[in-house]
Amino acid sequence: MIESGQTGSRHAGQDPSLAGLDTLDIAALIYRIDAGVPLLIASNDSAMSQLNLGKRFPMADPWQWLDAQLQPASGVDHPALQTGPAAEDRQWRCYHIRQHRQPLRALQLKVTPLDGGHASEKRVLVAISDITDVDSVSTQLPQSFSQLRRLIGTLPMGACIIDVEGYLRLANPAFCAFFGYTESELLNAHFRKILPSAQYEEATLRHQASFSRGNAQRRAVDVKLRDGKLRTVIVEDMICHKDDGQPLRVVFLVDITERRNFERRLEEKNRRLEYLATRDELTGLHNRRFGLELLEQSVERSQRYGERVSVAMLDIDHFKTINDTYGHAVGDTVLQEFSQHLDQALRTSDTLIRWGGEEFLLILPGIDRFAAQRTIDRLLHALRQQRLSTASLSVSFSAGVGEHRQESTDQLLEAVDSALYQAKSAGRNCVAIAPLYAGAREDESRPCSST
Ligand SMILES: Nc1nc2c(ncn2[C@@H]2O[C@H](COP(=O)(O)OP(=O)(O)OP(=O)(O)O)[C@@H](O)[C@H]2O)c(=O)[nH]1
Repeated sequence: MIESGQTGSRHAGQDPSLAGLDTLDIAALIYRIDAGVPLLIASNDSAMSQLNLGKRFPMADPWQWLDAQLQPASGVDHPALQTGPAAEDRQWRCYHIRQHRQPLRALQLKVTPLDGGHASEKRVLVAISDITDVDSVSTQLPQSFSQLRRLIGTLPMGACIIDVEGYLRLANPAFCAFFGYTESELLNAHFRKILPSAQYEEATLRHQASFSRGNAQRRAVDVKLRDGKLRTVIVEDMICHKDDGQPLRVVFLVDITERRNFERRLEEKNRRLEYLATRDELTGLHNRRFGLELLEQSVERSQRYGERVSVAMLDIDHFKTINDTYGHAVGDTVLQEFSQHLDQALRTSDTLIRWGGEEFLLILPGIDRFAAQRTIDRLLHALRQQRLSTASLSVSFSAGVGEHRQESTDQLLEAVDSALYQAKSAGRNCVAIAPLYAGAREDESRPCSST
């Protein structure tokens, strides 16, 4: 099937999503979707050698895509655009490519959206399985049934023949070896023998439909080996006729389990990377890196639309004593429960960010610094009613709050930090307001409000 080129290197931006695909012999491409137009931005070695790709990315496809029925698949029908939340959008699909001076090739594709990129930059990974061999076998099957039996017997890929009632009338050596049965154990057995029970009904309906439809069908199916293990195969089937006119179904299999598992791991890894890129692992709140982006967006909105935005830095009081007295694990639980209580008490438009250690940044859009101070006082008061962790601890925090005017985020954070320092110096368990950036009259720093 797929011929791998030289392995090891990756191309075009060294995209980590391609790592490992060469060793699994999976050809893969990455497209970036720019305003609905797919642009090829990376490829692994296998895809480069199979598809005769140059090394200059980004590039438009140097070939023509055709769908399973050999109709042009360009524009909105381009395979890289066929992604969606529905399960069938993540299935392997059949396409063909026409390349300059090359024979038509049949490919099985699976398109997986890649997360973690910039929001405006949608990227998809297209895993490719070359099924030209299967295609050429199934389209050039001999007319005579005895010739067909002989041909199937010599094929290196798993193949079998099933009658209308669903009984196996032939299983070639590759098919028997794959499922772990001897030929005699499979001959005259019903095809249910090689399926997990959950698939019986659907497989029976498909089996019946394949005789009435008569066209070749290709899809990914879970099958069950003799030892009970499940594998995923791509099934291609077609109807032929015995010399007496009796219809039979010829089925070819390609095992894609490793590829599918790899893709699942890749999807999981992408989800995890996306989570880690924006979230703090301990508390589940937004992390500092992402929080800074959110702060910059809020500040930008405030500048552009004149929206008020207040910002507060909260720091748990005497947290070191909690760690020292009850241990780090209790300290961690306090941080988690503290985050939950505060997050639940805030409006959905407010954002709580774990800034680091026992420090939290709070973005409060739409309110001035005095309203922000009242909000934080309310949080402090509510927190006092809580007992945190198994040690049933009462915890307070100090906070510095500021309101954005024309200053940069760094200047705003600096001002809020100084106010926090002031609140700590004033005895903790209180909120101090930072002076406004540009000299308004109310600029004076206010004394600490205490709950
Ligand atoms: N358990 C736990 N402790 C942490 C974590 N991150 C930071 N810390 C601890 O938080 C403590 C912060 O101590 P300090 O900066 O002295 O502050 P504090 O004891 O709260 O004193 P004040 O802020 O002045 O009230 C240090 O002991 C850190 O080790 C964490 O993720 N988990």
